[in-house]
Amino acid sequence: MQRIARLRELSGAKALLALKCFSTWSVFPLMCQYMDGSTSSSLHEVKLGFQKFGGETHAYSVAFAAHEIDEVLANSDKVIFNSLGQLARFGTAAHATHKPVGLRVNPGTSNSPYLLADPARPHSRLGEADPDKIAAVIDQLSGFMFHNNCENRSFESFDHMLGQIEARFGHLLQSEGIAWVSLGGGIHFCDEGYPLEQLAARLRAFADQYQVQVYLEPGEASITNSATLEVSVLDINVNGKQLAIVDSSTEAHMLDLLIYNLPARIEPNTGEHAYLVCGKTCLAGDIFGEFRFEAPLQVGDRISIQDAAGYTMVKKNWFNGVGMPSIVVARLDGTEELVQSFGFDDYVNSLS
Ligand SMILES: Cc1ncc(COP(=O)(O)O)c(C=O)c1O
Ligand SMILES: NCCCNCC[C@H](N)C(=O)O
Repeated sequence: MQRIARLRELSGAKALLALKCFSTWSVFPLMCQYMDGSTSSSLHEVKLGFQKFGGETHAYSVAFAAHEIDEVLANSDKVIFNSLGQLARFGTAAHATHKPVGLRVNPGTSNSPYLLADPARPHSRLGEADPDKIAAVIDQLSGFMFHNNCENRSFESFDHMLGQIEARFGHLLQSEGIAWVSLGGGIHFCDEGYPLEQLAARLRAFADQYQVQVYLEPGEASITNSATLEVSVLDINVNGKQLAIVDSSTEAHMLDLLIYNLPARIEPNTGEHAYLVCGKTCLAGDIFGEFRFEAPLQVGDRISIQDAAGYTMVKKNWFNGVGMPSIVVARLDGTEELVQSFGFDDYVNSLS
């Protein structure tokens, strides 16, 4: 949070929490002291941001539905449409409510190491790519959103891609009616060693050159290493390797591990005793990863899985009916506060 506040101070950019990454609203009262507001991906997210985070609320969706657009506009300060079709359908309503209207632009370049999360993938549906088509409607717009960074730890890569955006769309950014530009999320400026000052200078120079307010939409960068998934060992077995079954699941509680074929992170991951730490669902591949421990694991042992805030609670599900982890906030004064727990009724009510 302090790094985000510093980036805002140095660059003049505004930082909006990307709710798609993290929506655990019980900690929003802390986060909103360091950020300017939130950005969303749906009617539910925009209402959550408007009601629980406050500040400036941006509404974006790949596609709004006619029955929701009025409520979206009532719960947002800016609305960003994903396509010219959506702009044509709902732009008038937005103007009628005096909401600044933006358009997502697909710059056709991304650093994403995952095709699955690459907004510039072939045949991408994410944003408009043709500068001439955008120019034809620019009088309806006051801003743009470009999201093409994904886990980008390289300032040079960000700088290069921003240069590509300027080369292809700079003439549109200089249009008189364009007052703001969001550069999306995926910039990992909170990682140790990231040249925050260089990023800030680049953002400020961009804002000055085009006379626009710059926005960033940090998801991961807002919550990196800020949460753990606390699990307990239920059973120990062996099948060529030591197996530790825990009271959780990758598919239900850390889905991105399966989606992106990544291991969890357990520290210090040292010692002579190696185990596959496995989930308790029927999915054969429900495995957090292989880790080393200083002592043999026992039933009842507690294991902390690191960096568990991003794209976890927002993606959690009741697969196999596995008990849902409670949400506990470790307050800055050292106390731990149980803010939410889930039981059978939540499971049953999620199904019909
Ligand atoms: C439009 C937009 N903004 C922000 C984000 C947040 O990205 P990250 O969590 O990588 O910072 C995403 C992620 O998909 C996004 O699609
Ligand atoms: N560790 C893999 C996570 C990839 N995150 C992609 C986030 C992006 N904002 C998206 O949702 O596509």
